[in-house]
Amino acid sequence: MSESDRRPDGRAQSWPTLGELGEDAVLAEVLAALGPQPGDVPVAAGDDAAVLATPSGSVVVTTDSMVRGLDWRDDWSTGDDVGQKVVRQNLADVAAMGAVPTGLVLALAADPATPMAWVTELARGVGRTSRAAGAAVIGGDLSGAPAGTVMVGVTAMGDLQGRDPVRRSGARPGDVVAVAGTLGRSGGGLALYLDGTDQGGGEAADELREVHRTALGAPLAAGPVAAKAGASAMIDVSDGLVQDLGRVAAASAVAVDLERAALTAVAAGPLNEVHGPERALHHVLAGGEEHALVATFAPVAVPTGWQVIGRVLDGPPGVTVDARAVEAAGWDHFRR
Ligand SMILES: Nc1ncnc2c1ncn2[C@@H]1O[C@H](COP(=O)(O)OP(=O)(O)OP(=O)(O)O)[C@@H](O)[C@H]1O
Ligand SMILES: Cc1ncc(C[n+]2csc(CCOP(=O)(O)O)c2C)c(N)n1
Ligand SMILES: [Mg+2]
Repeated sequence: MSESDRRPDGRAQSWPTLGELGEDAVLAEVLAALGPQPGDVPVAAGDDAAVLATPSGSVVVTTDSMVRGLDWRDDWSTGDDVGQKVVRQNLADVAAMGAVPTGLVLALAADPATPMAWVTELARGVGRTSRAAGAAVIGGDLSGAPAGTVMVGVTAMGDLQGRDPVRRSGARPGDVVAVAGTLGRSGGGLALYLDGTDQGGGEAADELREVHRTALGAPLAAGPVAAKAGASAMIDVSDGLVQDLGRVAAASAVAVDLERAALTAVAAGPLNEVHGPERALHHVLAGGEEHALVATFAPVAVPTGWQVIGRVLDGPPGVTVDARAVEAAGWDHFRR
Protein backbone atom coordinates (compact mmCIF):
# COMPACT_ATOMS: atom_id res chain seq x y z
CA MET A 1 0.00 0.00 0.00
CA SER A 2 1.50 3.38 -1.02
CA GLU A 3 1.41 6.53 1.11
CA SER A 4 -1.36 7.99 -1.09
CA ASP A 5 -3.62 5.07 -0.04
CA ARG A 6 -3.46 6.22 3.59
CA ARG A 7 -5.62 8.79 5.30
CA PRO A 8 -4.05 11.43 7.58
CA ASP A 9 -4.92 9.23 10.60
CA GLY A 10 -2.75 6.44 9.13
CA ARG A 11 -5.62 4.04 8.48
CA ALA A 12 -6.14 2.45 5.08
CA GLN A 13 -7.90 4.69 2.58
CA SER A 14 -11.60 3.92 2.47
CA TRP A 15 -12.66 4.71 -1.11
CA PRO A 16 -14.58 4.15 -3.21
CA THR A 17 -17.58 4.63 -0.95
CA LEU A 18 -21.11 3.41 -1.65
CA GLY A 19 -22.03 7.04 -2.38
CA GLU A 20 -19.34 7.36 -5.05
CA LEU A 21 -20.36 4.13 -6.79
CA GLY A 22 -24.16 4.33 -6.75
CA GLU A 23 -26.72 1.62 -6.11
CA ASP A 24 -26.47 -0.44 -9.31
CA ALA A 25 -22.69 -0.72 -9.09
CA VAL A 26 -22.89 -1.59 -5.38
CA LEU A 27 -25.43 -4.32 -6.15
CA ALA A 28 -23.30 -5.77 -8.95
CA GLU A 29 -20.32 -5.88 -6.57
CA VAL A 30 -22.40 -7.49 -3.80
CA LEU A 31 -23.73 -10.19 -6.15
CA ALA A 32 -20.22 -10.95 -7.41
CA ALA A 33 -18.87 -11.15 -3.84
CA LEU A 34 -21.69 -13.45 -2.69
CA GLY A 35 -20.46 -15.95 -5.26
CA PRO A 36 -22.20 -19.03 -6.69
CA GLN A 37 -25.31 -20.23 -4.86
CA PRO A 38 -26.13 -23.83 -3.97
CA GLY A 39 -29.47 -25.62 -3.97
CA ASP A 40 -32.73 -25.62 -5.88
CA VAL A 41 -33.52 -21.98 -6.75
CA PRO A 42 -36.16 -21.60 -9.50
CA VAL A 43 -35.71 -17.77 -9.58
CA ALA A 44 -32.50 -16.37 -8.08
CA ALA A 45 -31.61 -12.77 -7.17
CA GLY A 46 -32.26 -10.22 -9.91
CA ASP A 47 -36.04 -10.10 -10.37
CA ASP A 48 -38.63 -8.33 -8.15
CA ALA A 49 -38.64 -11.33 -5.82
CA ALA A 50 -37.01 -14.74 -5.76
CA VAL A 51 -38.66 -18.14 -5.93
CA LEU A 52 -37.39 -20.83 -3.57
CA ALA A 53 -38.47 -24.48 -3.70
CA THR A 54 -40.17 -25.93 -0.60
CA PRO A 55 -38.91 -29.53 -0.61
CA SER A 56 -41.33 -30.83 2.05
CA GLY A 57 -44.20 -28.39 1.62
CA SER A 58 -43.70 -25.95 4.50
CA VAL A 59 -41.18 -23.17 5.09
CA VAL A 60 -39.35 -22.34 8.33
CA VAL A 61 -38.73 -18.56 8.36
CA THR A 62 -36.72 -16.39 10.74
CA THR A 63 -35.09 -12.96 10.70
CA ASP A 64 -32.30 -11.40 12.76
CA SER A 65 -30.35 -8.20 12.19
CA MET A 66 -27.10 -6.62 13.34
CA VAL A 67 -26.46 -2.92 13.95
CA ARG A 68 -23.04 -1.30 13.90
CA GLY A 69 -21.95 -0.11 17.33
CA LEU A 70 -24.45 -2.36 19.14
CA ASP A 71 -23.82 -5.80 17.59
CA TRP A 72 -20.33 -5.26 16.26
CA ARG A 73 -17.62 -2.61 16.31
CA ASP A 74 -15.46 -1.85 13.29
CA ASP A 75 -12.34 -1.71 15.45
CA TRP A 76 -13.01 -5.35 16.49
CA SER A 77 -14.70 -6.97 13.48
CA THR A 78 -14.20 -6.97 9.71
CA GLY A 79 -17.07 -6.95 7.22
CA ASP A 80 -16.37 -10.65 6.60
CA ASP A 81 -16.72 -11.38 10.35
CA VAL A 82 -20.10 -9.62 10.43
CA GLY A 83 -21.22 -11.53 7.33
CA GLN A 84 -20.32 -14.87 8.93
CA LYS A 85 -22.02 -14.00 12.21
CA VAL A 86 -25.27 -12.67 10.78
CA VAL A 87 -25.66 -15.84 8.69
CA ARG A 88 -24.84 -18.20 11.57
CA GLN A 89 -27.17 -16.46 14.01
CA ASN A 90 -30.02 -16.79 11.51
CA LEU A 91 -29.26 -20.38 10.49
CA ALA A 92 -29.02 -21.33 14.19
CA ASP A 93 -32.68 -20.29 14.56
CA VAL A 94 -33.56 -22.49 11.55
CA ALA A 95 -31.57 -25.36 13.10
CA ALA A 96 -33.26 -24.81 16.48
CA MET A 97 -36.58 -25.76 14.86
CA GLY A 98 -34.96 -28.98 13.58
CA ALA A 99 -34.82 -27.72 9.99
CA VAL A 100 -32.11 -27.59 7.34
CA PRO A 101 -31.41 -24.16 5.81
CA THR A 102 -32.48 -23.65 2.19
CA GLY A 103 -32.09 -19.95 1.44
CA LEU A 104 -31.74 -16.43 2.75
CA VAL A 105 -32.20 -12.80 1.77
CA LEU A 106 -29.79 -10.06 2.83
CA ALA A 107 -30.81 -6.47 3.61
CA LEU A 108 -28.21 -3.74 4.01
CA ALA A 109 -28.95 -0.18 5.14
CA ALA A 110 -25.75 1.84 5.14
CA ASP A 111 -24.41 5.38 5.38
CA PRO A 112 -23.31 6.30 1.80
CA ALA A 113 -19.85 7.09 3.22
CA THR A 114 -19.38 3.36 3.97
CA PRO A 115 -16.41 1.98 2.00
CA MET A 116 -17.38 -0.42 -0.81
CA ALA A 117 -14.55 -2.65 0.41
CA TRP A 118 -16.38 -3.22 3.72
CA VAL A 119 -19.58 -4.24 1.92
CA THR A 120 -17.67 -6.53 -0.45
CA GLU A 121 -16.12 -8.27 2.56
CA LEU A 122 -19.54 -8.54 4.20
CA ALA A 123 -20.99 -10.18 1.07
CA ARG A 124 -18.03 -12.57 0.86
CA GLY A 125 -18.58 -13.65 4.47
CA VAL A 126 -22.32 -14.07 3.88
CA GLY A 127 -21.85 -16.00 0.62
CA ARG A 128 -19.16 -18.35 1.93
CA THR A 129 -20.93 -19.12 5.22
CA SER A 130 -24.35 -19.73 3.74
CA ARG A 131 -22.87 -21.79 0.89
CA ALA A 132 -21.07 -24.00 3.44
CA ALA A 133 -24.42 -24.60 5.14
CA GLY A 134 -26.13 -25.43 1.84
CA ALA A 135 -28.30 -22.27 1.80
CA ALA A 136 -28.60 -20.03 -1.26
CA VAL A 137 -28.58 -16.23 -0.99
CA ILE A 138 -31.61 -15.54 -3.19
CA GLY A 139 -31.99 -11.78 -2.86
CA GLY A 140 -31.97 -8.82 -0.55
CA ASP A 141 -32.27 -5.06 -0.34
CA LEU A 142 -29.99 -2.03 -0.38
CA SER A 143 -30.89 1.16 1.43
CA GLY A 144 -29.15 4.32 2.56
CA ALA A 145 -28.92 5.19 6.23
CA PRO A 146 -28.07 8.25 8.36
CA ALA A 147 -24.43 9.16 8.92
CA GLY A 148 -22.65 6.46 10.92
CA THR A 149 -25.45 3.89 10.65
CA VAL A 150 -24.95 0.43 9.17
CA MET A 151 -27.59 -2.28 9.63
CA VAL A 152 -27.40 -5.80 8.21
CA GLY A 153 -30.58 -7.87 8.23
CA VAL A 154 -30.98 -11.47 7.16
CA THR A 155 -34.17 -13.46 6.68
CA ALA A 156 -33.47 -17.17 6.46
CA MET A 157 -35.63 -20.03 5.27
CA GLY A 158 -35.44 -23.74 6.05
CA ASP A 159 -37.07 -27.07 5.40
CA LEU A 160 -38.24 -29.63 7.98
CA GLN A 161 -37.77 -32.59 5.60
CA GLY A 162 -41.22 -33.85 6.55
CA ARG A 163 -40.58 -33.82 10.33
CA ASP A 164 -42.58 -31.91 12.93
CA PRO A 165 -40.93 -28.68 14.13
CA VAL A 166 -39.17 -28.87 17.51
CA ARG A 167 -40.87 -26.17 19.60
CA ARG A 168 -39.81 -24.43 22.82
CA SER A 169 -42.95 -25.79 24.46
CA GLY A 170 -42.36 -29.55 24.33
CA ALA A 171 -40.05 -30.20 27.33
CA ARG A 172 -41.49 -32.72 29.81
CA PRO A 173 -40.50 -33.67 33.39
CA GLY A 174 -38.14 -36.65 33.16
CA ASP A 175 -36.39 -35.33 30.02
CA VAL A 176 -32.70 -34.47 30.12
CA VAL A 177 -31.25 -31.16 28.89
CA ALA A 178 -28.35 -31.42 26.44
CA VAL A 179 -26.16 -29.01 24.50
CA ALA A 180 -24.51 -29.21 21.07
CA GLY A 181 -21.59 -26.89 20.48
CA THR A 182 -19.67 -24.77 22.94
CA LEU A 183 -20.94 -22.26 25.50
CA GLY A 184 -19.47 -19.09 26.97
CA ARG A 185 -16.75 -18.59 24.37
CA SER A 186 -18.44 -15.67 22.62
CA GLY A 187 -19.17 -14.02 25.97
CA GLY A 188 -15.59 -14.68 27.04
CA GLY A 189 -14.34 -13.08 23.81
CA LEU A 190 -16.60 -10.05 24.23
CA ALA A 191 -15.27 -9.64 27.78
CA LEU A 192 -11.72 -9.49 26.38
CA TYR A 193 -12.69 -6.80 23.86
CA LEU A 194 -14.57 -4.79 26.49
CA ASP A 195 -11.50 -4.97 28.76
CA GLY A 196 -9.40 -3.56 25.92
CA THR A 197 -7.59 -6.89 25.38
CA ASP A 198 -8.11 -6.70 21.59
CA GLN A 199 -4.93 -8.65 20.92
CA GLY A 200 -2.54 -10.99 22.66
CA GLY A 201 -3.21 -13.54 25.38
CA GLY A 202 -2.19 -16.46 23.18
CA GLU A 203 -4.15 -18.91 21.08
CA ALA A 204 -6.89 -19.43 23.66
CA ALA A 205 -7.71 -15.70 23.75
CA ASP A 206 -7.57 -15.56 19.92
CA GLU A 207 -10.09 -18.38 19.78
CA LEU A 208 -12.55 -16.68 22.16
CA ARG A 209 -12.34 -13.42 20.19
CA GLU A 210 -12.88 -15.26 16.90
CA VAL A 211 -15.97 -17.02 18.26
CA HIS A 212 -17.30 -13.64 19.38
CA ARG A 213 -16.69 -12.01 15.98
CA THR A 214 -18.05 -14.83 13.80
CA ALA A 215 -20.12 -17.31 15.88
CA LEU A 216 -17.77 -19.90 14.41
CA GLY A 217 -18.81 -23.29 15.72
CA ALA A 218 -22.58 -22.75 15.73
CA PRO A 219 -23.60 -26.44 15.40
CA LEU A 220 -26.07 -26.01 12.55
CA ALA A 221 -26.20 -29.69 11.57
CA ALA A 222 -27.01 -30.75 15.15
CA GLY A 223 -30.55 -29.28 14.90
CA PRO A 224 -31.87 -31.82 12.39
CA VAL A 225 -29.92 -34.56 14.25
CA ALA A 226 -31.78 -33.66 17.47
CA ALA A 227 -35.12 -33.55 15.64
CA LYS A 228 -34.54 -37.01 14.13
CA ALA A 229 -33.66 -38.32 17.61
CA GLY A 230 -37.02 -37.04 18.91
CA ALA A 231 -35.97 -33.90 20.80
CA SER A 232 -38.97 -32.61 22.75
CA ALA A 233 -37.89 -28.92 22.81
CA MET A 234 -34.99 -26.88 21.41
CA ILE A 235 -33.59 -23.31 21.34
CA ASP A 236 -30.36 -21.67 20.21
CA VAL A 237 -28.35 -19.78 22.82
CA SER A 238 -28.38 -16.18 21.64
CA ASP A 239 -28.94 -14.25 24.86
CA GLY A 240 -27.40 -16.63 27.45
CA LEU A 241 -27.99 -20.24 28.55
CA VAL A 242 -30.03 -19.42 31.68
CA GLN A 243 -32.10 -16.75 29.91
CA ASP A 244 -32.78 -18.88 26.81
CA LEU A 245 -33.50 -22.07 28.80
CA GLY A 246 -35.82 -19.91 30.92
CA ARG A 247 -37.82 -19.36 27.72
CA VAL A 248 -38.05 -23.14 27.17
CA ALA A 249 -39.07 -23.62 30.82
CA ALA A 250 -41.76 -20.93 30.54
CA ALA A 251 -43.12 -22.21 27.20
CA SER A 252 -43.15 -25.81 28.48
CA ALA A 253 -44.35 -24.97 32.03
CA VAL A 254 -41.52 -26.99 33.59
CA ALA A 255 -38.49 -26.39 35.79
CA VAL A 256 -34.95 -26.95 34.52
CA ASP A 257 -32.09 -27.92 36.85
CA LEU A 258 -28.55 -27.76 35.45
CA GLU A 259 -25.59 -29.71 36.88
CA ARG A 260 -22.68 -27.55 37.91
CA ALA A 261 -20.20 -30.39 37.26
CA ALA A 262 -21.45 -30.80 33.68
CA LEU A 263 -21.26 -27.03 33.08
CA THR A 264 -17.72 -26.99 34.42
CA ALA A 265 -16.85 -29.65 31.82
CA VAL A 266 -18.44 -27.45 29.11
CA ALA A 267 -16.23 -24.55 30.28
CA ALA A 268 -13.05 -26.61 29.81
CA GLY A 269 -10.52 -25.50 27.19
CA PRO A 270 -9.79 -21.95 26.04
CA LEU A 271 -12.56 -20.35 28.11
CA ASN A 272 -11.19 -21.79 31.36
CA GLU A 273 -7.63 -21.07 30.31
CA VAL A 274 -8.28 -17.39 29.69
CA HIS A 275 -10.82 -16.49 32.37
CA GLY A 276 -10.32 -19.07 35.16
CA PRO A 277 -13.01 -21.47 36.43
CA GLU A 278 -15.30 -18.97 38.16
CA ARG A 279 -15.60 -16.41 35.32
CA ALA A 280 -15.68 -19.27 32.81
CA LEU A 281 -18.76 -20.73 34.52
CA HIS A 282 -20.35 -17.27 34.53
CA HIS A 283 -19.83 -16.95 30.75
CA VAL A 284 -21.27 -20.47 30.22
CA LEU A 285 -24.42 -19.46 32.12
CA ALA A 286 -24.83 -15.86 30.91
CA GLY A 287 -22.81 -15.44 27.69
CA GLY A 288 -24.84 -14.73 24.54
CA GLU A 289 -24.21 -14.98 20.79
CA GLU A 290 -22.69 -18.47 20.94
CA HIS A 291 -25.59 -19.97 18.97
CA ALA A 292 -25.04 -23.39 20.50
CA LEU A 293 -28.19 -25.50 20.49
CA VAL A 294 -29.86 -26.66 23.71
CA ALA A 295 -32.52 -29.35 23.56
CA THR A 296 -34.48 -31.69 25.79
CA PHE A 297 -34.67 -35.43 25.13
CA ALA A 298 -35.97 -38.59 26.74
CA PRO A 299 -32.90 -39.87 28.67
CA VAL A 300 -32.38 -42.80 26.30
CA ALA A 301 -32.64 -40.65 23.15
CA VAL A 302 -29.66 -38.25 23.46
CA PRO A 303 -27.89 -38.39 20.07
CA THR A 304 -24.14 -38.38 19.37
CA GLY A 305 -22.67 -34.89 19.55
CA TRP A 306 -24.93 -33.78 22.42
CA GLN A 307 -23.72 -33.42 26.05
CA VAL A 308 -26.18 -33.78 28.94
CA ILE A 309 -26.06 -30.74 31.27
CA GLY A 310 -29.22 -31.08 33.34
CA ARG A 311 -32.76 -32.33 33.68
CA VAL A 312 -36.35 -31.23 33.32
CA LEU A 313 -38.45 -31.33 36.49
CA ASP A 314 -42.00 -30.77 37.53
CA GLY A 315 -42.15 -27.36 39.19
CA PRO A 316 -42.54 -23.63 38.70
CA PRO A 317 -40.89 -22.48 35.44
CA GLY A 318 -37.32 -21.39 36.04
CA VAL A 319 -33.69 -22.47 35.78
CA THR A 320 -31.57 -23.59 38.73
CA VAL A 321 -28.03 -24.98 39.07
CA ASP A 322 -27.67 -27.92 41.49
CA ALA A 323 -31.17 -26.96 42.73
CA ARG A 324 -30.07 -23.41 43.63
CA ALA A 325 -31.23 -20.12 42.10
CA VAL A 326 -28.60 -18.52 39.82
CA GLU A 327 -27.73 -14.92 39.15
CA ALA A 328 -26.94 -15.04 35.42
CA ALA A 329 -28.74 -12.24 33.64
CA GLY A 330 -28.26 -12.60 29.90
CA TRP A 331 -28.53 -10.01 27.15
CA ASP A 332 -31.51 -7.68 26.72
CA HIS A 333 -31.51 -5.30 23.73
CA PHE A 334 -33.56 -2.65 25.50
CA ARG A 335 -32.95 -3.05 29.24
CA ARG A 336 -29.46 -2.00 30.29
N1 LIG B 1 -40.91 -7.19 15.72
C1 LIG B 1 -41.47 -8.40 15.83
N2 LIG B 1 -42.67 -8.64 15.26
C2 LIG B 1 -43.22 -9.87 15.36
N3 LIG B 1 -42.66 -10.91 15.96
C3 LIG B 1 -41.47 -10.74 16.53
C4 LIG B 1 -40.81 -9.47 16.50
N4 LIG B 1 -39.63 -9.59 17.15
C5 LIG B 1 -39.55 -10.87 17.55
N5 LIG B 1 -40.64 -11.58 17.19
C6 LIG B 1 -40.89 -12.99 17.43
O1 LIG B 1 -40.69 -13.30 18.81
C7 LIG B 1 -40.03 -14.57 18.98
C8 LIG B 1 -38.75 -14.40 19.80
O2 LIG B 1 -37.87 -13.59 19.08
P1 LIG B 1 -36.35 -13.38 19.53
O3 LIG B 1 -35.73 -12.48 18.52
O4 LIG B 1 -36.32 -12.99 20.96
O5 LIG B 1 -35.74 -14.82 19.50
P2 LIG B 1 -35.10 -15.61 18.31
O6 LIG B 1 -35.98 -15.50 17.11
O7 LIG B 1 -34.75 -16.95 18.80
O8 LIG B 1 -33.82 -14.77 17.93
P3 LIG B 1 -32.37 -14.86 18.59
O9 LIG B 1 -31.93 -16.29 18.39
O10 LIG B 1 -31.60 -13.89 17.81
O11 LIG B 1 -32.51 -14.45 20.02
C9 LIG B 1 -39.78 -15.10 17.58
O12 LIG B 1 -40.82 -16.00 17.24
C10 LIG B 1 -39.87 -13.86 16.71
O13 LIG B 1 -40.29 -14.14 15.39
C1 LIG C 1 -20.32 -3.76 20.28
C2 LIG C 1 -21.01 -4.91 20.94
N1 LIG C 1 -21.48 -4.77 22.20
C3 LIG C 1 -22.15 -5.79 22.79
C4 LIG C 1 -22.35 -6.97 22.13
C5 LIG C 1 -23.08 -8.11 22.82
N2 LIG C 1 -24.38 -8.49 22.25
C6 LIG C 1 -25.01 -7.84 21.26
S1 LIG C 1 -26.47 -8.61 20.81
C7 LIG C 1 -26.27 -9.81 22.00
C8 LIG C 1 -27.28 -10.90 22.22
C9 LIG C 1 -27.85 -11.55 21.00
O1 LIG C 1 -28.63 -10.68 20.22
P1 LIG C 1 -29.75 -11.23 19.22
O2 LIG C 1 -30.82 -11.85 20.11
O3 LIG C 1 -30.24 -10.07 18.45
O4 LIG C 1 -29.10 -12.26 18.33
C10 LIG C 1 -25.07 -9.60 22.70
C11 LIG C 1 -24.57 -10.46 23.81
C12 LIG C 1 -21.84 -7.07 20.82
N3 LIG C 1 -21.99 -8.18 20.07
N4 LIG C 1 -21.18 -6.03 20.25
MG1 LIG D 1 -33.23 -18.27 18.72
